[in-house]
Amino acid sequence: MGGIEFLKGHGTQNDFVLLPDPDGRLELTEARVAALCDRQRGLGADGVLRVVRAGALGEPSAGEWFMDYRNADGSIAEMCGNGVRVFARYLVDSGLAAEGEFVVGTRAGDRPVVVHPDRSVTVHMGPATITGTSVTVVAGRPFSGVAVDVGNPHLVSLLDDDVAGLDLRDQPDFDHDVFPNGVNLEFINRLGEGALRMRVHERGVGETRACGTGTVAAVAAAFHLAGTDTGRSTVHILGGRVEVTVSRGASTLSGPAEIVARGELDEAWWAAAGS
Ligand SMILES: N[C@@H](CCC[C@H](N)C(=O)O)C(=O)O
Repeated sequence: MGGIEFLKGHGTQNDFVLLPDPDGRLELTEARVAALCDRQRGLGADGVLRVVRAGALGEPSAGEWFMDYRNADGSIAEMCGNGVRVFARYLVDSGLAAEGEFVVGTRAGDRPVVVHPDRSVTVHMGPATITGTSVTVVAGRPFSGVAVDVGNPHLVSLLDDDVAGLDLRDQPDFDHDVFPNGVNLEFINRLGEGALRMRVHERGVGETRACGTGTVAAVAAAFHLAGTDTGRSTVHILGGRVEVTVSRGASTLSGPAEIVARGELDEAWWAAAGS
């Protein structure tokens, strides 16, 4: 019997295991996702992207394909901006979609994507909605932030001192009444006109080298703090840089997306990982 097909890909070093599963037959438990993403006993990744036909998991979409996204700890999240780019890259590379524009279904709703000839991908990310303010505490130090909904929850803190100095190894604290389902935490510096530097601690993962929804939230928050709601910005993250636009009711994310490997999971490993 053959093993279970997987691919490995990344978008600005936010890395994913892709599981092509058109009919949604795989039993993708929390334990299996966590084992796959484990960098010692599994393949290692920030998350899993299961590639299923729209409707196979009962999720509505006008597109042909649905991204079933899971965080490294096995939890389900509504949306992953870097994941959608890598997902789209896979569909095109595998001949399941044509280069150009098509729609990917996600739990946050349909996301139109454009796969460009230079291999970069633009995602129409929908609205980035400012929902209030809150506080996060990193290593005993409180930071006030702007809460932003990009389909998933974010809290963005603008710092005067360099974000490079933050120690994000431990889970920062946050207000669980404001974010009962957890939150992604972004820390940003302004780098002059039209550019930000960002570090991120992702819900269900820990610090990652990039977070697409986080960069959109960061740009929306930075513009909000500057008294506007429209503009474009380059966001520098540990894994590279992306381009973001925000306007009232809409946003886009553009950046690279790569598939780096294809292989088969061992059936016995998969069976053991489920228990
Ligand atoms: N890395 C992602 C976001 C993944 C989901 C997030 N950890 C959450 O739980 O909301 C991105 O590129 O947007």
